[in-house]
Amino acid sequence: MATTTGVNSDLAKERNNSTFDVEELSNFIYRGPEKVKRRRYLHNLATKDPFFRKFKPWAFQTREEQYEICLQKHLYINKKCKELNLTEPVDKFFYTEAAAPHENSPIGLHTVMFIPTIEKQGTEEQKKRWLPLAESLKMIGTYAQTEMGHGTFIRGLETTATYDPRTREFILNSPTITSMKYWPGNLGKTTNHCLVMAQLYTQGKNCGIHMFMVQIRDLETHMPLAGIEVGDIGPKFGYGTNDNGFLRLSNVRIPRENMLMRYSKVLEDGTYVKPPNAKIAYGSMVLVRAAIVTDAARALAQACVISIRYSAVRRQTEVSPGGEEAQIIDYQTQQYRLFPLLATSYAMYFAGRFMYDFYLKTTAEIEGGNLDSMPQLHAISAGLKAFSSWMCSAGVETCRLCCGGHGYSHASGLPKIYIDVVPGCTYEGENNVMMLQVARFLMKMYGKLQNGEALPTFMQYMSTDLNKKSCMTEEVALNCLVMAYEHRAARMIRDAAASMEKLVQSGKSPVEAWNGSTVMLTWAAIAHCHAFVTKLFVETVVKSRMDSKVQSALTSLCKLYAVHGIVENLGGFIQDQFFDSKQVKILQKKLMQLLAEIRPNAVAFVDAFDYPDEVLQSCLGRYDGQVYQALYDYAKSSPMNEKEVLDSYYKYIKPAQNGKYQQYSKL
Ligand SMILES: CCCCCCCC/C=C\CCCCCCCCCCC/C=C/C(=O)SCCNC(=O)CCNC(=O)[C@H](O)C(C)(C)COP(=O)(O)OP(=O)(O)OC[C@H]1O[C@@H](n2cnc3c(N)ncnc32)[C@H](O)[C@@H]1OP(=O)(O)O
Ligand SMILES: Cc1cc2nc3c(=O)[nH]c(=O)nc-3n(C[C@H](O)[C@H](O)[C@H](O)COP(=O)(O)OP(=O)(O)OC[C@H]3O[C@@H](n4cnc5c(N)ncnc54)[C@H](O)[C@@H]3O)c2cc1C
Repeated sequence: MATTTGVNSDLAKERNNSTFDVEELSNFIYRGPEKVKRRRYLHNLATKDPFFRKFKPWAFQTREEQYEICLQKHLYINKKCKELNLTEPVDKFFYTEAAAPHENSPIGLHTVMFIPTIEKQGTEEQKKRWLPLAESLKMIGTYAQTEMGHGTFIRGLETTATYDPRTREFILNSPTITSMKYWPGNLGKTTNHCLVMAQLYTQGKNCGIHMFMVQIRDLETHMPLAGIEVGDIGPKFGYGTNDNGFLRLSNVRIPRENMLMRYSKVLEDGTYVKPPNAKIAYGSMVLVRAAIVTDAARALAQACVISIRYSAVRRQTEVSPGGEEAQIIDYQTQQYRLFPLLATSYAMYFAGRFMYDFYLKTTAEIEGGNLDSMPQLHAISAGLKAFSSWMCSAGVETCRLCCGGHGYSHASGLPKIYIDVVPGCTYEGENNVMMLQVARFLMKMYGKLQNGEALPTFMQYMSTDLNKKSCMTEEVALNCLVMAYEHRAARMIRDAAASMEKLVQSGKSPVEAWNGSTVMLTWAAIAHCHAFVTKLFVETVVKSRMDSKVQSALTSLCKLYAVHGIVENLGGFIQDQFFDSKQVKILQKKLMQLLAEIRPNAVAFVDAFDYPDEVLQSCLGRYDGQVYQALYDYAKSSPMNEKEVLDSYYKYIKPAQNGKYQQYSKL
């Protein structure tokens, strides 16, 4: 029976029954007790600061209020980060996630893309000129690449930057309606500068797309400058806090020095100097793709915290007539929907940790002049970005559904998480398009394999003998699970390559063969990412040092991740009889066993993510489990309840009850 004060008794019982120490697992997730302490310190700074608590809740704000309140919060965050000397990205990330949870910043693009692009693509002189202004917010900028007509195919962008050697200026133009910049975050009303991606023309030649710094608003009045038409694109599915914008450029002249020239250059006379690799200009997208993996993992982790705590508190339906109603977490169907997502949130966290480290290592190499790992970085970041945002967005929605009716209310906190995470499937490269980039890399690797060339370590599984059958026994060993994923990916890569080959042999051009095989190529890319994430999870639990009870519990969760992925995608695993029917039965049985094994630790697993209530902002996911009182308080706080009788009653309902409808004819 739930009490109305203190911790809900069901939740308290769950915590008593877990087999491991939650603190030990938090230490493992966040890489040590010192880091956990630091994260808590940063969360506390934000959650205990009265500044962030003075605003009405996000769900009760109008669009304009969402923008204005979020802007105030992020400007304050910016000021606090400086005062507190928070310079590390991880520190800023933790402070911000607690200060404005899932509220997309009106100066976010400035921080996440504008400044990093200057840092990575600007010359020393440009960095000296712009970075201090950007740091002090005198310049507020965004990354303006996407146009109304083109987002994916960036070589098809229509904005032009034509070099005029007489004045040593570039002239920027949006020649058509489809060439107008459309979607860039913070562009509509906040920014006074943009990094504009445009087709460079010099000496009568098109040299492809390049980045240009363009001032769009007056620094004193904030009015748009001559030749600039700019504004907000209007309400969206979410992102109400963000003024995604449109921009039209008409004969806007900027000095030659405003082209980002660290790698490509236009000399004074108009001579074009090529970069060492044309794709180096895509570096800012790679950075954000890498960051999205952790961002998506965090969204799913928080959704699991909410949904699993609520499932432990919520009781529904007497199991035997007249008996006690069961905790909904005890229904096997609820476990089947939630526990694999819990496992996925851990898998994605570890993938995010890997991605961040790999990004830092590889970009350091690139900046040192060694570009060898660029294709790998592109393939891994594109693949993990797409895989994580797909899995986590779908997972958040399932968590919401698992909360029944209350999941549909903003009181659950789940809709806010969902609308914040789901655009990650689209921005920074639409996910299907990103998977096709991965497939392109896989086909290259397959070609190397055919030619007997060496493969990078993470691709060596492709040389597996595809006639081999699974080693799976009743024990369901982790290595057999990894082997299954790698086998499936290797076969799908081979099948996609064979499909293209067959089309070429039938007389199709390579491009036609590619287009005729994109579904199979996408299957192969997804299977590759699934294998990559599974292997990473397995290696993390097997090779890392951690408390033995935590390791045992985490091993079950990891196994669940792998077994569930096989059972849910069975067709791909049995197509070539890799598993026989006996092994399939073993896996199905193991899946049910794992659900039961994880059940006593489910709450402990989500507690270990260590998200304070102020971050979750959920009546259902509260640490104390007092969900019903919280729902009641939430309902009472709705602005709709400020008056007992609304004006609309007198204006519309009362007259209608009296058969009077004249007010409508006035319209
Ligand atoms: C517990 C740990 C805590 C850690 C904390 C970490 C700290 C994190 C810090 C901050 C966290 C904040 C979280 C933020 C997350 C939310 C942010 C929200 C902001 C979102 C804002 C959104 C912005 C945007 O959307 S910007 C616009 C993005 N647009 C795109 O992505 C366009 C997609 N299209 C493309 O990329 C390209 O057009 C293409 C790749 C599809 C095709 O390009 P194209 O030039 O046409 O290519 P093609 O000629 O066909 O050639 C293909 C060859 O090029 C190679 N290639 C392509 N791209 C790259 C690349 N980037 N690098 C290297 N190589 C590349 C490709 O492999 C082909 O090579 P090949 O050899 O020819 O095969
Ligand atoms: C919330 C949000 C914030 C954004 N912020 C920014 C920003 O700050 N700066 C910026 O420049 N942009 C931004 N964008 C734009 C974003 O990067 C693009 O929307 C994205 O890259 C997808 O491009 P698109 O809209 O042209 O989609 P499209 O390419 O038109 O996609 C439509 C469909 O066509 C398919 N498709 C397209 N090309 C191919 C292909 N080659 N093969 C197979 N299928 C294909 C896609 O899979 C998709 O299903 C933002 C978008 C959103 C939603």
